[in-house]
Amino acid sequence: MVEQLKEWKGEPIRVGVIGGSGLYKLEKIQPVAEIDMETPWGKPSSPITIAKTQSGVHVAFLARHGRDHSITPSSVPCLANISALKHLGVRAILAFSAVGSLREEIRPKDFVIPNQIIDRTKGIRRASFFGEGEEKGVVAHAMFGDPFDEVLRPLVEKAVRETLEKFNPEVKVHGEKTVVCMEGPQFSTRAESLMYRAWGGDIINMSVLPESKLAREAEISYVLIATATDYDAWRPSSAAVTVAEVIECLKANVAASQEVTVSLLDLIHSHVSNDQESQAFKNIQGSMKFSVMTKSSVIPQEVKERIRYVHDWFARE
Ligand SMILES: CSC[C@H]1O[C@H](OP(=O)(O)O)[C@H](O)[C@@H]1O
Ligand SMILES: Nc1ncnc2[nH]cnc12
Repeated sequence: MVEQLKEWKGEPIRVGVIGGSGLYKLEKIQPVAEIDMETPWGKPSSPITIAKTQSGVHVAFLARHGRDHSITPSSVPCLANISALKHLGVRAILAFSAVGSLREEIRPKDFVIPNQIIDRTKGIRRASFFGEGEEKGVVAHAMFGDPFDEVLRPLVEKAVRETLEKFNPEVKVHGEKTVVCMEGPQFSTRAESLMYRAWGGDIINMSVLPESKLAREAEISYVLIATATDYDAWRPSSAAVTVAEVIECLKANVAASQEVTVSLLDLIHSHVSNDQESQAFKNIQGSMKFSVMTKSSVIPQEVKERIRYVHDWFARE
């Protein structure tokens, strides 16, 4: 029986999963509740499903584009998504994404765990909990040199590789790659696709930003699990990517992603749930305190309250 809730009153949830194109629910993990959350930045993309792994660990899942895929990459409510997960207690996000490949050796159906991002979004997506909207006038500069969690990323790569070796040995796993994030919704021109290759891009999507920036601001470890669906538009003698091609590949990728999720959830939970032993948690926790430039005394009370939905320590001194 899946309970319908407005808020979660159980133990804090430490691991969150964001499903991308094709991954609209976790098929292999038992759902126990569905939460219709409301944050200071509106409702998340979908109700948040709380599911229980076989060893009894609760995890949170949301569908980035909504369960019926009705939200464009440019209008994903990332502030609501990330703040809702943080409010539940989430310390690590595993974010799935369908990506185009910019390299011959990254074949459709392969998995990629990137370590860098090139930003090609167009400034139309709000990318910070600070400095915009109601939070105008609060200035913060988060570190983002290593956009993915450097403790969890290699662990995820290893676990994904081990799982896929058993599930489908033809699927290769590539680590330490660069993802280009473009605005969309149209795919790239051939000239752009070639330019991204020249810049050092290995894969391309429309979703890793501002999601990963907001996770960093929320002090949540974030790792992207990318699944290749196509060769974008750079191959001279191949047709440029189409949605039909992406969808054809998604089915296999989603089945593999469901397997990967099962094997990752307990592992990542064990790495972030212990305050003293979790290196990932120790590295990121408290990092935003040093990023805020604005004097607490000039920040209006209602703005402090909104930001405290994400950081309960905010501007208390
Ligand atoms: C369906 S092709 C373009 C679309 O697919 C990816 O979505 P997601 O990252 O949520 O899997 C890409 O980023 C685009 O949003
Ligand atoms: N070629 C591509 N460009 C951008 N996002 C994508 N998602 C899947 N394939 C893509």
